Amino acid sequence: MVWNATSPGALSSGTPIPPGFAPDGEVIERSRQRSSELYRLDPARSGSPRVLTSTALKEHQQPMERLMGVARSGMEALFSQVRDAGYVVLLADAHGVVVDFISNPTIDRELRHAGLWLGSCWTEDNEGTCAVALANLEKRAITVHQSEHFRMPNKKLTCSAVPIFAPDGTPLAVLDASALESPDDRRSQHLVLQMVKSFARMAEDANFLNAFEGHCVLRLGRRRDLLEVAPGGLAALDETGHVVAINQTLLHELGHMAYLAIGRPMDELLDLRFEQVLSAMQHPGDPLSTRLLHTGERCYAIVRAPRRGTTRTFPAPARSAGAAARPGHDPAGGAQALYRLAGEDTTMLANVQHAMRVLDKGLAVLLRGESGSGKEAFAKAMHEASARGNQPFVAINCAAIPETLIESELFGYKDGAFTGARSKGARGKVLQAHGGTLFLDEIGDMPLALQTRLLRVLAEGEVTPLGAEQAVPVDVQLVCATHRNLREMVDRGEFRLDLYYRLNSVTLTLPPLRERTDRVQLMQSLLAEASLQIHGRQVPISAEASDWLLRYDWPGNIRQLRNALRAALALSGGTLIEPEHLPAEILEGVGTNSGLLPPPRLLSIHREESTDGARASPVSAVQATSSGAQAHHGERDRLLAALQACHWNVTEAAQTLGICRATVYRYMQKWNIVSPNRRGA
Ligand SMILES: Nc1ncnc2c1ncn2[C@@H]1O[C@H](COP(=O)(O)OP(=O)(O)OP(=O)(O)O)[C@@H](O)[C@H]1O
Repeated sequence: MVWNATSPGALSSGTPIPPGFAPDGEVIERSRQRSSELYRLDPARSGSPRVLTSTALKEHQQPMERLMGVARSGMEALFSQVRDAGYVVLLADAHGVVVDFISNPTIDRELRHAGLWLGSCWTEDNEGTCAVALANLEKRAITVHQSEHFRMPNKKLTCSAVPIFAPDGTPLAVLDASALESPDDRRSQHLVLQMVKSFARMAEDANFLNAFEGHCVLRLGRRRDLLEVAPGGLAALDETGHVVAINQTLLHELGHMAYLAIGRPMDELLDLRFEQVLSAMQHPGDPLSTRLLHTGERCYAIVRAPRRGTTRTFPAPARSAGAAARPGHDPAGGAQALYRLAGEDTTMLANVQHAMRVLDKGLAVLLRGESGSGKEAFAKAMHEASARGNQPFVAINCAAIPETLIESELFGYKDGAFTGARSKGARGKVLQAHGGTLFLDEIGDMPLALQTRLLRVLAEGEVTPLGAEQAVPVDVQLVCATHRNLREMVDRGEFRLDLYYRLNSVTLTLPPLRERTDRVQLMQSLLAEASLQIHGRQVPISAEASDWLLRYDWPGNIRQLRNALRAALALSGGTLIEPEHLPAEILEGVGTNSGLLPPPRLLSIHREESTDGARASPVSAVQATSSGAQAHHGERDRLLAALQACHWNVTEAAQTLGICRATVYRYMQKWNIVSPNRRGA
């Protein structure tokens, strides 16, 4: 439970930083790489960040007016706490433009020069690594301290930035406290970041209350005495007692249950009847004592009545917005499946939110993502979460069927339509999916002529099987998937533009495994699942083996990971998974071509040590940290193979493996590998 922290600093424990986020260092490193490789920025470029003209700035400020209004007093309070330490307080919009700003006027010139100024643009493609850009991009609180900045002129700054979200989870702005000078140790910024988090949450909650002033809002918290003063969970209810929105604190408290709560009656979330809420609205008194139903935990609620005179435009509960669920089907199970696929990954969570919003709206959905990233699993879960969930889910892979057969597979044929056709004809996948979902995998492989037919099915809601004269009405939810760039295919004339537009209106991009922010947890849960299936119990994995897994690129994504874990579990005999149980492609694919090099975590040790060749080698580093002495047959074999391939020329073998000659000799000795040229000498 994260609400009702007991001190202002501790309020941040309720901030929306889900577990599984990469550490700051990793996020900053990735940003630095993008800055140089993607944006090709010159770190030595001089000059201040770009500052917008006042007209351009106004265009950024206008949409932010409401938030700026509610955030201003919080910014002032934050500034009063940090000004003596030399900080300024900035509010930037989601594009990184500073739209509000409080500073000490005595250092105006230096601040302006450093870009800590109204209208300056803190974006990664402009400034490289910096806190406002990273808070916007990664949707998380972050400090970027001194030399962690990409551009030289920014390297004296320390900046702590926290995103502020709209009630629907869209990033709205970033609150930032920055200073021109600070102690070198980045830990000195910890407290500042906590304060920025607290004030960002306050601004977010003020914005939430403002946005839902026409609604009844429940303020929830565990500590009855702090309920009025400490930020906590907020839930806005409509006039029928359905949950319309929840704030970020409650969202993270509830995890995936949060999305199931939205659009549902409040008594599915809390052990509280709506009549009690209505009565508390009439006769405010003590907080209502209740329980959070998904955890059973006790909490308290105070009720804020809708403001009089507000126009109440209560949105209809999300679940009832689309078609009604069919009897015997519970879409909540599908929604849970979607959230299980999302895990803790921020992009996937956003995808699920989008998917939930477009469910049952009759829109085609396009899923993009690399092979094995979970497109079909996502499509299936979307289907189950929709009102069509107990109707057929029909999947067809356009790349796996010969071009000549796609048409009949998809649209069916009448008896005797062509030579070789079954005498009774076939309904085809489109008709099989009637009432349910049709999942077209690898849509980019669909021949142009069939794209036209598909478009007609979508536009007219009917299909004409091959050889038939009569069109048959059909009602399908279409979900397509591709790993190709359809836009480029359109430009090359390989994909119809009109179909592209039809499919492109709702596009969700599934992240590759290597970019998932929750890959550690995902690996753990897949390992736990496969361990149970294969060995009937949990099988541990050594730190070294997990290192390899984490640093590998996973071109085959979750499918490849699943297979790799299953293979490793089988080879390990069910005791402990060590690096040598991992498939060779992983050991060979991490960071270097040399299978002899240690996991990247140990790489720095290797580099330092192997230059003088005097201390333990990478291989010994692996061995020293590995739990089993028998662990390195694979390493020995690779050394042997390299020596044989290089005709026992040690210098060449060392170059091939990327290690120094001394190390090769030491390991030849250790593993009793003798050159044939020396045998008998
Ligand atoms: N988030 C997830 N958690 C656990 N398993 C997953 C997850 N996503 C996908 N999988 C599993 O990974 C495998 C590959 O998923 P899926 O077939 O959906 O990928 P895909 O993107 O459709 O692949 P392709 O493009 O090659 O058809 C399946 O076994 C699926 O169950």
